[in-house]
Amino acid sequence: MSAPLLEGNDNSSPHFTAPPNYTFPHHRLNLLQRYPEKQPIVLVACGSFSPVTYLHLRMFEMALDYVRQNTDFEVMGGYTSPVSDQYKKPGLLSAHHRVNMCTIATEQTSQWLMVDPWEAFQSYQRTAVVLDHFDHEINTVLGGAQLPSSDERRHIRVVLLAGSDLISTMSEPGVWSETDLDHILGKYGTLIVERAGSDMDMDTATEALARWRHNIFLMPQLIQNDVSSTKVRLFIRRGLSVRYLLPAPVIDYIEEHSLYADDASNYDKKG
Ligand SMILES: Nc1ncnc2c1ncn2[C@@H]1O[C@H](COP(=O)(O)OP(=O)(O)OP(=O)(O)O)[C@@H](O)[C@H]1O
Ligand SMILES: NC(=O)c1ccc[n+]([C@@H]2O[C@H](COP(=O)(O)O)[C@@H](O)[C@H]2O)c1
Repeated sequence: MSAPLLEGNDNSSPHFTAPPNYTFPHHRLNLLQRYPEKQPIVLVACGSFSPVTYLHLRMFEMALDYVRQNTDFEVMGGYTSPVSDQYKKPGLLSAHHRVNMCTIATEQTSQWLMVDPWEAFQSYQRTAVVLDHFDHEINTVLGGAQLPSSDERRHIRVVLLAGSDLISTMSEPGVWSETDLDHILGKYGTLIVERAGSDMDMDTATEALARWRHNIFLMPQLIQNDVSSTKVRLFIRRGLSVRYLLPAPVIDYIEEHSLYADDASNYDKKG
């Protein structure tokens, strides 16, 4: 589906709003570089995560492999950043549940992924602002990466991790401002996972964004997976099993809170 039209293109503000009692999660962020000859990066996936699926988690593992084999980057950490409730996309469950599900998924199935609730628990924040927030927390507040056997600190580049459907929306008029695109693709860059069944092939999608080509990294899916949150929600509503499409503890959470099951009195409790 097309992303809702959004307004605003002022990404120059150094001031960030924050939810009450917010602290930036960094318990799994590696600030010590292993390969000083490489550029340290942090992967940030923005999206609804309603609910988070194995594909969302796989995107990070695909990115790790791609980065190791094809780039001079070193991945220092990875974050999901669930969008605010104000995004008002169909099927968007409350931020509280989406953040909880992402937290369960990352804490229980991964050693390195984290969830940043910053954008979820406040007014809608454009992706350019979200990436600025990460850049601020990681480089200004935490001081960036440290080189081995040295006090020297180095800037960690924030990189947007996304599916090819998201990059397709970047060439749709009115969805992203030119200023934001220049900020996201010019300053940060993006790793794009091919999305099975996506309307546009990746070459076409990136043609319109050619001036930032050097900062757009296309990753083919070597094992095709087209699980989507929409399909998971549909299955739950129809009382079909979603087991093995998303982590079991997330399914348990969905069942416990009767999520997505508004018209599914026949929802199979075993999943
Ligand atoms: N099957 C998939 N292949 C590649 N990328 C995906 C896939 N599913 C989700 N993504 C990517 O994951 C990120 C988070 O997406 P989001 O949570 O909005 O997921 P979604 O599954 O597309 O949601 P929905 O089905 O509710 O539209 C986006 O960058 C999206 O492109
Ligand atoms: N202008 C923007 O910053 C802009 C536009 C469209 C989508 N997005 C982001 O992309 C992510 C995924 O959106 P969709 O689920 O609508 O594809 C969300 O985090 C959303 O905030 C940002």
